[in-house]
Amino acid sequence: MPHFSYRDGEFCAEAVPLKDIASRFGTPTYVYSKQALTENFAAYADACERHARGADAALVCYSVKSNSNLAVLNLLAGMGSGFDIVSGGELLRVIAAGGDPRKVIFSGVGKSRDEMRLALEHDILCFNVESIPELHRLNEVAAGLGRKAPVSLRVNPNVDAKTHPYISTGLKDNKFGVAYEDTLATYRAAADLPHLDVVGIDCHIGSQLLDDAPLLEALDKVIELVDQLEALGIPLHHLDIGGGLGITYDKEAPVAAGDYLGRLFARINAWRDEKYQGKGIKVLFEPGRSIVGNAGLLLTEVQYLKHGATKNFAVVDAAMNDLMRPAMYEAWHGVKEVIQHSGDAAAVYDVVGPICESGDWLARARTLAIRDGDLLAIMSAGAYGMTMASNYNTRGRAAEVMVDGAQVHLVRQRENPADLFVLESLLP
Ligand SMILES: Cc1ncc(COP(=O)(O)O)c(C=O)c1O
Ligand SMILES: N[C@@H](CCCC[NH3+])C(=O)O
Repeated sequence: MPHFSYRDGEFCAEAVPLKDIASRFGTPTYVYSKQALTENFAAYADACERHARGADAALVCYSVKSNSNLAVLNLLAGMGSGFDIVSGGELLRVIAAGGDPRKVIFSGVGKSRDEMRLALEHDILCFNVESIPELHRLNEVAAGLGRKAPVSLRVNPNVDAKTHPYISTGLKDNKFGVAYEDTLATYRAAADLPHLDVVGIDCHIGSQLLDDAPLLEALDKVIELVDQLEALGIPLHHLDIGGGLGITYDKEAPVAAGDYLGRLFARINAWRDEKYQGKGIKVLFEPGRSIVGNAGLLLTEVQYLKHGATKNFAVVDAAMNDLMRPAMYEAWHGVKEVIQHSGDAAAVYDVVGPICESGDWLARARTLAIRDGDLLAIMSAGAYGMTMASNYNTRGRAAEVMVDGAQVHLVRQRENPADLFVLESLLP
């Protein structure tokens, strides 16, 4: 059964008509499919089980930033997922959702001392360190706690991910990671620090990759470094290849997770056979979008139709504060009519929100047969949708629901505008 599909002219999430969700929970509302999430995670987990050597030889660390709702995290934790976090706040979410901190890896260029302390106290799996000053800070914080911090260096393999420049992270000019040519010296510096335990190597070259060739090229470069480090007496226990697999927003045909992992493990296993007498290395993944992106949509109601001389606008109640991607990256999201009115004349619309910015649009030039008050589904909004939402224009953030077969669960209440200024105060 497709996760989102028309049944008798009504667009549904699993077995639930979206119009029922709108009347029960209002709009705008993010709607997630439990089945889609489960299947997308299983594609990674099953491929790891098929190809990785040994029970502990692979770990999928879901990238929390892509969708951090507690119900999503809890579902994935229940399937054995680890987590890739980029803040102390994300660690607290993982713990609140029942995730295991010992399966958490901490990425990001700007970890604060407090965040490092929190993560050390929870005994996380590894810090993905991105610079020499960060190594020194982590060593100092770990010393203060009388512990050793497990460390990977995020290397920048200088591989072109061939994706949108704002979401490409593996090129020399990006702020991320340690430059490839500085890697060995940085590992030596790490190995000399008494409160660090060098355990792995990490890279992440970008997001929404359709082809796995750049990922496999990055893997080859990482493998070379692992060999050089071994020769220097710095053996590594794990290799983290990051996230990045893309999804279909429009007509893109991304490589399937199972196929990519098959090719990746084939290379890793051949390399370990040739150079290490078959001794394995643990492999970590940090997927986000490919697990949640197409497991969610944003449900919105048409407020007004404005027909103009050159353009028509469908003004809806969702806006750029709910879904930033179009404004930020000119990203394309599909738009579906929730009820199909057969026989109505269609027109071409820009779908826009109520925010006072010309950049506040969700879709452009879409042919839709709609009336005031109709519902629209903005597709592929499960990843980097709610997590990037803001309160601009003092708009409360959307509700979130998770559909499971014929059941709908509210997994985040709609924000009440009065809650948005509760932390503020007047001058005395
Ligand atoms: C370090 C890191 N890991 C994992 C991810 C998740 O990427 P994606 O959603 O493309 O799988 C990101 C975001 O691009 C990231 O910055
Ligand atoms: N927020 C981006 C992805 C950024 C990935 C973070 N490293 C998007 O919506 O496509």
